[in-house]
Amino acid sequence: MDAPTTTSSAGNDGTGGTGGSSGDWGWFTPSRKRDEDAPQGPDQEADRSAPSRPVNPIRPVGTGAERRLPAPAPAPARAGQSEPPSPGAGAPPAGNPPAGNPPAREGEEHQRPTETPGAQDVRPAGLFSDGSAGLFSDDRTASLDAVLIRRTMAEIEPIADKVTSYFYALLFVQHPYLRPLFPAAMDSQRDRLFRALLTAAKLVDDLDILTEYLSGLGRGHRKYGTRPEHYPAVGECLIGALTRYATGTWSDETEGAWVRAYTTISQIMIDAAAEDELRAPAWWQAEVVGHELRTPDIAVVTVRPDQPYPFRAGQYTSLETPWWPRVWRHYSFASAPRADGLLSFHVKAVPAGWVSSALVHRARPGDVIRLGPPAGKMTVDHSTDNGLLCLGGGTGIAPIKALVEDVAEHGRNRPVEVFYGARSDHDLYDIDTMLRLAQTHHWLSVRPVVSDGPTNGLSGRLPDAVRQYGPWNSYDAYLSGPPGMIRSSVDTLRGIGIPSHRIRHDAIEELVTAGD
Ligand SMILES: NC(=O)C1=CN([C@@H]2O[C@H](COP(=O)(O)OP(=O)(O)OC[C@H]3O[C@@H](n4cnc5c(N)ncnc54)[C@H](O)[C@@H]3O)[C@@H](O)[C@H]2O)C=CC1
Repeated sequence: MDAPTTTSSAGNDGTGGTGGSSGDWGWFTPSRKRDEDAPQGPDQEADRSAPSRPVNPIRPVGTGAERRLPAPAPAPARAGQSEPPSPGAGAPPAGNPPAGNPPAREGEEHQRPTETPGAQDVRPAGLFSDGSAGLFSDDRTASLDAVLIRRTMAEIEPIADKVTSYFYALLFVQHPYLRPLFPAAMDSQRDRLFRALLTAAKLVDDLDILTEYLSGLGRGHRKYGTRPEHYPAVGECLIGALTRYATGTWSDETEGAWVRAYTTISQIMIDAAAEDELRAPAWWQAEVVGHELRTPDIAVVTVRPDQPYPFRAGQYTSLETPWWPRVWRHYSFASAPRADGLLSFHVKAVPAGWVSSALVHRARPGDVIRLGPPAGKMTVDHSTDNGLLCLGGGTGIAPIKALVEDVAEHGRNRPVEVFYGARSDHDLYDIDTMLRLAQTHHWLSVRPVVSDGPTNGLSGRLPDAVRQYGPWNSYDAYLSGPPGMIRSSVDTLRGIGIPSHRIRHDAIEELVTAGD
């Protein structure tokens, strides 16, 4: 089992930390060498030309207070000039650990949105729902570090696969003890790393949001057994991979920017994990107590955690089954917190989805799974009486149902309008529950919307159906479902006048954020 992280911050282990935020190049010496001392390992071609990098690790330093100073916009350093690392921002390390011995190809579970979207989608929920924050759109006002980091990202984006493969080759050759923390099949892990980099690159100048994002990431990493001393190794290899592949934009200045960024990132994650350790377990064990097959591919799975599991309706968690150790997937809670402490999830088995298939076709009462911490911000704002316009597509109805229960428990009569979309009537696996809720609560209406077949409900796609009703200007919108549905719904809702800050949904990209 993964061990919890220690509470100590890196940098105080006597191996070069300066004890302050200034740091110095003594523990991270830039090197211009490119092709010497290549490591041996899985990527032999890559390894032959691996850059010769000192093994001095990046050491996160400084205090939380120091890091909350505004992100620096350092004057450009001349080539070869040393520059002390200082807070900036950037790229989190890899996260998802290890599968036991999964099938050759890692399929997407699709239990949470996972398509590769535009940069605006790689975000913590709700942060950029106005869609304005294209990755490089704010370069005019960005700090120099941010500009340098984004240039690197732009350069490597088309070759992200190569860069991440190389990064992991370096990591596992130079630090083989880290290999067991990662899945046996690394396909989706590579994507995760790059998505995390993109996210951090975009957030470089927004320290508050970056801190929130990375804190979640740090807390989520506890369940993997990530420890403070692992971060420098990851940072070294990340810089090594960038050095090799971002040749068009790489310079001492760029390297300085990345070192500062990574130093900040790792420290935020380490601190968040340490704080979290004081109040929550790294993971929960939960026994399956209910397993109801609603369609041949969709199951409602109910579990009993081994200790209290605090969360809010609308949030999600990461989940690991005993059949694929260290392969974690996200699922939303399908109910608001219950008095009996039970949690339920709606799981659709997707092709090549190891976890989803195991949960649907294999899990039975008595099986024990693991849960990570709750995450996500698609929660009800109880400080307003605005109505809730809820769009749930497919198993995306799960958190919508939780939101409805949450409103019911708060006892305030707010209108809640649910549009429940599916491909066919048959796929509306939870319609009975939703209609029962609507019968119980006069403030709730539920409309089934079927896109691909005959129906007694509404026909067409969810956003089009919503457009036929309204007006929605006094409503807050909550969206949950496949990525395409979220994107087109956001467009539609903005088009009909719901301001971006009142449209909530989970990150379209699976958030490495949540620690996965
Ligand atoms: N299980 C869970 O806890 C949660 C799952 N999700 C996500 O919900 C999705 C559910 O997948 P399925 O049940 O297979 O849904 P699906 O693919 O059958 O689609 C559900 C609905 O979304 C509509 N839709 C799909 N693409 C659309 C587009 N581009 N524009 C407009 N409408 C579109 C469909 O017409 C249908 O009404 C997955 O992506 C999953 O990641 C999201 C939140 C929670």
